[in-house]
Amino acid sequence: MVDVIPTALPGVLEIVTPRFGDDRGIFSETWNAAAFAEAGIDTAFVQDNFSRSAKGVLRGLHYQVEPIAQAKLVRVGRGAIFDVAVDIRRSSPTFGRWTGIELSAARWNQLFVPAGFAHGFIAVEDDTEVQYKVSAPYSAAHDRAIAADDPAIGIDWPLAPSEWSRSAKDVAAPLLAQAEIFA
Ligand SMILES: Cc1cn([C@H]2C[C@H](O)[C@@H](COP(=O)(O)OP(=O)(O)O[C@H]3O[C@@H](C)C(=O)[C@@H](O)[C@H]3O)O2)c(=O)[nH]c1=O
Repeated sequence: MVDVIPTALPGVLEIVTPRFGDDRGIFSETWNAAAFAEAGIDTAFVQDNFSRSAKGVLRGLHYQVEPIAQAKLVRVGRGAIFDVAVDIRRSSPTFGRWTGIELSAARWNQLFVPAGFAHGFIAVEDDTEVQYKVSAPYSAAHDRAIAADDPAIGIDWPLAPSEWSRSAKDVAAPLLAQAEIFA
């Protein structure tokens, strides 16, 4: 059975799927539509993404605006990340709040990030491989970023900014207060 662990933000869920080990290695259903629906994640995913990052690479905070907003289901196949979701729905009681957990191959956990949240992660090991499903296709025209170091959000990243490596787009990202977000 899929194990669902609530986080500090309602709607953002940590998931652990059963893992079967034998003398060959391990097996696990990392996504099963019926089992996840039973666990409360009734999302139609349309695209699978993969990224590899060196330690200190910080990607985010990212989201797509309506009508192509994305829910995401994030897991790590190798290495480890600190994975973060920020509620960017203005009318939400948890607007502007963040939650973060370590996702790793060793822990075998995943993070479900609903639409309406910005998402980002930092790799805390070299050669970290992240795989994630998204519920709407990529659209460069709807893709947005918010500064990972916005003091109004105050994310407690596990590595210091001097150790971060970010894309030019992420370094130039606006603060939450200036960003185009969700109602
Ligand atoms: C996200 C994405 C990027 N691309 C292209 C655009 C660009 O040339 C190249 C790298 O894109 P980015 O710099 O946006 O990649 P990256 O910084 O890894 O972006 C990702 O960050 C994490 C935190 C998320 O939550 C994802 O949704 C996504 O925004 O890949 C696609 O073709 N499809 C996609 O779905």
